[in-house]
Formats: sequence, C-alpha cells, structure tokens
Amino acid sequence: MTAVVTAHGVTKRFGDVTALDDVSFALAEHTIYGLLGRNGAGKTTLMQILTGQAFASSGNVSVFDAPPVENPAVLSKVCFVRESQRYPHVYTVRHVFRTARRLFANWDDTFAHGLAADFQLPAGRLVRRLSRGMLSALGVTVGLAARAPLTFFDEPYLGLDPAARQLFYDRLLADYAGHPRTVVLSTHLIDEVSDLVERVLLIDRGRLLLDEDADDLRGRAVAATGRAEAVDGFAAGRTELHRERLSGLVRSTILGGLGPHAKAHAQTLNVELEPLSLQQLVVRLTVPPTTTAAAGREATR
Ligand SMILES: Nc1ncnc2c1ncn2[C@@H]1O[C@H](COP(=O)(O)OP(=O)(O)OP(=O)(O)O)[C@@H](O)[C@H]1O
Repeated sequence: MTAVVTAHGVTKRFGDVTALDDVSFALAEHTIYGLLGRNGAGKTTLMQILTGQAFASSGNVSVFDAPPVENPAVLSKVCFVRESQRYPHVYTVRHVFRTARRLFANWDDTFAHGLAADFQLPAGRLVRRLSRGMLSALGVTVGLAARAPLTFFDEPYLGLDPAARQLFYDRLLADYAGHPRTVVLSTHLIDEVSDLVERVLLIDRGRLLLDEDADDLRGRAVAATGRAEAVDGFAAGRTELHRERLSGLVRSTILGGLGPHAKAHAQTLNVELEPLSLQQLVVRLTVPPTTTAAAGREATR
C-alpha cells in the first residue's frame, strides 16, 4: 500500500480533555475512508491535525511524507471541507471558485460549474446570502472540483436534503472512478455512505476502535432473534454487544460472522440470524456496555 498519511501515537489534549489518545494508522492512496464515531469522539480534531490546522500534543503525523503544519507543498495537495467554513463578506459563489482555482492544482472549473448547476447554486449570489443547504452544496462542490489528492469532508453535507446528498454521493463516485484520490468522509449518516466507503476508521472517545475494510465489517456481527433460552444458548461463549426484548422474543447483537457453524447452531435452536448493517455495528460498538448487553440481559430475565 502506498500511504499518503501516517499517524503514530497521536495524542491531543485540551486541558484535561484528551480528544485523541495514542492514535496510529495509515491512509492509502486512492481509497475512500469513512471516519466514524459519536459526537465528541475526536474526528474533527484528527482532521485538523492531518490538515496542519492543529498540533498533536504528542506523536507524529506525516502527510505526503512530510509534516503538514505550515507546509505549502503538502497543503496544496490537501482539501478540507467543513460546515463552519468562513468566506470573506463580499464573496459570491463565483469568487469562491476563482480562489479555489488558485489554491488547487487539479481544480476543474467546468466540473465546478456543472456541480453548481446540479445543486442549483446561483454563481452570482453572495455566499452570506446562501441558505444552509446551499452553503453545504458550495462546500461539497469545492471539495469535489478541487480533486485534491487528499480530501477531507467533515460532515459538510448535513445541510443537504436527501436528494442533494444522493447527488453528492453519485458525483463523488463517478468522479473518483476517473480521478482516484484519497477521500475521508466524516459522517453520522453511516447507512447512506456504507456502500461508498472502502475502509472504516472508527474513533471512540479519542481511541481508534476499528481500522478495517468496510466489506469485512459488514459481516462482523449478527442479530440473533428467538426465545430467551434459545438466544441464551446461542450467545453462550460468544461476545454479546446488546440485547433487547421484542414482543415476547429476545434480539441479541453478537460479534462474529455468519459462518456455517453459527448458522447450523442457530437453526437447531430456532434462532433467526441477520447480518448487522455498518451503522448498527457502529452504534453497538460505541454505546457503553452498561446500557446494552448487561442491562438487556437483566431486562429479558
Ligand atoms: N479547542 C478545544 N478546546 C477544548 N476542547 C476541545 C476543543 N476542540 C475539541 N475539544 C474537545 O475534544 C473532543 C473531541 O472533539 P471533536 O470536535 O474532535 O469531536 P468530533 O468527533 O468531531 O465530534 P462531532 O461528531 O460532534 O462533530 C470533545 O470532547 C471536544 O469538546
């Protein structure tokens, strides 16, 4: 794998808050990543460090083989799109595109204007007069048309309606096919991006919980539904993440694949198995156990 980013033991403290705790990973070229985690997990902090906007308290970060902070050669290859992006007071959409053209070597003006038309973004309108959704559309348009070798999207599509988000996902995939690059999508809309992302980084309370191929994660856990004793029998010796009661039945979330042995075991016990979606898996892995399996087991006794 050719790494465009490497992070070793990255820790970031804000006073007594540890936003990132000894995080190590690499980002490969030509890959779309999902950067996932609950509110306050440390995703934005990580992206700020990788884009040279903040220093790590300890550890090392290398982006295109160099430290990113105040490094124009590195930063010219990086685009960071975030919802809180500020623009000069007098800027119109067209001004933003002109500035982006100077900043990004691979900027494609025709693509940018095509996206603006798709998103119904008026090129002559002042940015400060755009609606929230239009501002999001402007962010993703810049992020796509910049074609930066390393592009971070920090939930800039939150203001977009579902149709516009789908347009963003479609345009991203189509453009990525012709112009591969490394894309990091930070999002809470996991089901929406689960077919888009190739690899998942999951951060939980500052620690890197998962760094895995999305395909491997899709079969990582199952929901087992049946009578309480049958589910108990199936769950015995397996790692249970969550349990809930469903109209007389019990549904348990269990780590482990849907291998032939598990399927046969479930069938004998009359327990129904379904694979967990990426979003369900992330929720189950990042909700504290006291509120999931243990409490669920108590509740179903
Ligand atoms: N400048 C700062 N000063 C103090 N604490 C901060 C600062 N920036 C971030 N934090 C804290 O660091 C932690 C991680 O925040 P961060 O914004 O990285 O989370 P996030 O995963 O992006 O969350 P969200 O999904 O809600 O956007 C939080 O506890 C946050 O309050």
